[in-house]
Amino acid sequence: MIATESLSKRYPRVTALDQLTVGITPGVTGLVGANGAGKSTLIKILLGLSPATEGTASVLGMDVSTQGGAIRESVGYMPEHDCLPPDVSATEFVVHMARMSGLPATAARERTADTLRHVGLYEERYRPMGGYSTGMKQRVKLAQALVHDPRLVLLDEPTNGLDPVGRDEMLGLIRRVYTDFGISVLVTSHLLGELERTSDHVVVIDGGKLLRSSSTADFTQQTAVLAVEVTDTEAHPDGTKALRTALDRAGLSLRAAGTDGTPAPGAGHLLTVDIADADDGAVYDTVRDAAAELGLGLVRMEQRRHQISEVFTEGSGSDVA
Ligand SMILES: Nc1ncnc2c1ncn2[C@@H]1O[C@H](COP(=O)(O)OP(=O)(O)OP(=O)(O)O)[C@@H](O)[C@H]1O
Repeated sequence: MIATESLSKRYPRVTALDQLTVGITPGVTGLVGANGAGKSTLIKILLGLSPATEGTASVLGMDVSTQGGAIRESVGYMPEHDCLPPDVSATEFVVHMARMSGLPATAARERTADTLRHVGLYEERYRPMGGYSTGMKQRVKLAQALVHDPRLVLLDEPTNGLDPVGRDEMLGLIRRVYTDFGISVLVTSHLLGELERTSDHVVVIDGGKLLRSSSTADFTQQTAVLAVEVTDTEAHPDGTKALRTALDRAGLSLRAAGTDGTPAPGAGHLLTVDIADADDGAVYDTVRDAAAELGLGLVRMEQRRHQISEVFTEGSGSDVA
């Protein structure tokens, strides 16, 4: 779908992309990186909107430096920032975008109705978009990227500004873009945990460089940790410490508090247990049994959603593709 070779983009004071070589296959691919990592820059180059300083890139077999127009005909793009005119309705806007992509008037209206239905906009689609919630605006932005039935869509931070429910809904929609329509997706986010669930493949960039590119299954396995929180009791005034000792003795691999991106408040009460390379079920059972034996209440036991920072701190870039 996409191939880049030693792709660099230098601005006078910053190198946004640095010798990036990566290949992206059909399916849903997550492009993860902290703010400023170069995600939007890469998307603009792939669309042929911004020239690379060095290196080459192709999208659907077309060269980004010479075939930008043809690429934009077969690719949908959802920009990161708010770009919707406030005084037109979603229907008017998406029909307009479909016409811009070359669809005849009737087809544009039909495809608009279908696409807006797919993203879950119903009666509201006739109202001016200025009154829409962030979630509704993101849906319209997704719809306009899909309306001309592209083979590939590039989605720049589609969950930005959404609450947890909105985020889940958007991620579900994105997944279905591929499973229902067979349209491949490249989706960016600064949250690794978010893309792990949605993507078949994850590409991580940092400072414009490729840090890692692997299938989501490999990724989750190597980064999986279980967060555990227990109560204190009279017998064990520091329940966390008691459990830590017990789990150590049971041979589980524990991480030191505070080194894993755990949010500061209450971090001292959180234990993180590595479940990589282990039978997950066995780790859950061991934690449960140890807490029960000590008579501690188990407040929380959940597989942690990973923040991008963990990939950096763990130095797991050794297997960069
Ligand atoms: N037109 C420009 N002129 C100068 N510097 C730029 C320009 N566009 C981007 N940059 C810089 O290039 C780097 C990468 O920016 P980019 O927008 O690609 O990052 P990003 O990963 O998409 O982050 P974000 O999600 O915050 O947009 C940043 O340091 C940014 O300041």
